[in-house]
Amino acid sequence: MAMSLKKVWESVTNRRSSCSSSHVDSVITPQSYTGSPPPPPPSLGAFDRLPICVVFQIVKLVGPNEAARLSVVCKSWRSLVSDDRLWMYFLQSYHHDTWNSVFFAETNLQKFSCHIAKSSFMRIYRQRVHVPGAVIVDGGSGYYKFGWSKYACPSGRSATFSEFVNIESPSYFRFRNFFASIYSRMQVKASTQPIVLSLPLRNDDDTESARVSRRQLKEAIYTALFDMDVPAVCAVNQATLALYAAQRTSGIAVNIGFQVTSVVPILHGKVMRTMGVEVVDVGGLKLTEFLREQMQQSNMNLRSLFTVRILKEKLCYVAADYENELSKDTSASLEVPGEGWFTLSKERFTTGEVLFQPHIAGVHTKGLHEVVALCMDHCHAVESTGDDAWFKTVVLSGGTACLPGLVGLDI
Ligand SMILES: Nc1ncnc2c1ncn2[C@@H]1O[C@H](COP(=O)(O)OP(=O)(O)OP(=O)(O)O)[C@@H](O)[C@H]1O
Repeated sequence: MAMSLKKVWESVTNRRSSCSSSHVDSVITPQSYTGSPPPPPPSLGAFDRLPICVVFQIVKLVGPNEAARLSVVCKSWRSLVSDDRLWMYFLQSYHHDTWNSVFFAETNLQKFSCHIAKSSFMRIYRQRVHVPGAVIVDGGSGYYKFGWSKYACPSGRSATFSEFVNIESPSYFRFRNFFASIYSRMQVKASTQPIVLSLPLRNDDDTESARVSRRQLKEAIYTALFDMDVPAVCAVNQATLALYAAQRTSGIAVNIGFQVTSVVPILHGKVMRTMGVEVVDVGGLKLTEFLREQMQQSNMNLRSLFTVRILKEKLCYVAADYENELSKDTSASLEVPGEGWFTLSKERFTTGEVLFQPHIAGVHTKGLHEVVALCMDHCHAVESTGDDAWFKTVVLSGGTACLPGLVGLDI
């Protein structure tokens, strides 16, 4: 530590006279920081000879471990290294990919919750180093999924969220049971783990009663979780969280859910219901049912819809050029344990095509590409920001978005 400070000291002493404040701001600033450097602390001993912005830069260079040690040197150093902007920088730079979602959770919590005193970012950093991230719960209408923020996949999934929780009339006790069962399955104490919760809300309903029930749902969740001593809670609309996960705060979130697909414009983290949220009655379930129908027509012997779902998830894809794909040999086989071998050919891509041509499965609604275009038109027409770039970001989410060929398709 002493050696690194000495080296930095030597390198900056020569340059101190040329330090302009605008230059320093651009060097010390974490991505989101636009303010001025902190006010000078009473005395830093020999370091008083350096401009405060240079000292700040040194601390940034020596890293979070050394900065934490500096905080126990004396009150002046403690005051300097406790600056939130320094720890925001460390959070963003040292835990770049893995911890981003947790960082979002903490900042949202401070906005939403009046139950918890504002934590300093130095404390948040310390907690993040010692705990294995936040618990993430996706309360899907088909299945609820749970896992850790530091892993790319959920660790488990179970029966529908709505079996536990009636979204229309949220019950405190049902929520407590729901969360208690998740914490017990994850084998952690509720009081040690922050939680990020994705809420499956109907975004297309903007009536006063819908707004009230959304608010009641959030309040019931916060009350149940804080009564369980959960240290931090962030309950976010599913569509908004999908956008955050793609490291965006504005764009169009397309969630291909279990029963429906929603196309949701979001500006600066806020769902723009007035611009028009589109919902179409095609989701993962419809694709599974359509695949079953096709297999039955081909006289394939099936015992359960679950088998069809496995075949869909393992063998199906979205064709870049549907008509052209029809002329190819696309057959492929898969063994489903306990059920035997199955071979699919054109069903492999006609199933996914239902997203774009719902009528082939008997659903009379617009295709996904048309609905996204319509949503963009609405955003363009409103022009509330004078900026028409934000809605050109389209983020796909939901299990069905994993169908090979869907991402990167030029729709
Ligand atoms: N790898 C995959 N490939 C294709 N489809 C998949 C894959 N994984 C999951 N799915 C499908 O995704 C559907 C479930 O989607 P998802 O888990 O996003 O819904 P949900 O979150 O329960 O519902 P909602 O978003 O409507 O609340 C199921 O039909 C499932 O078969």
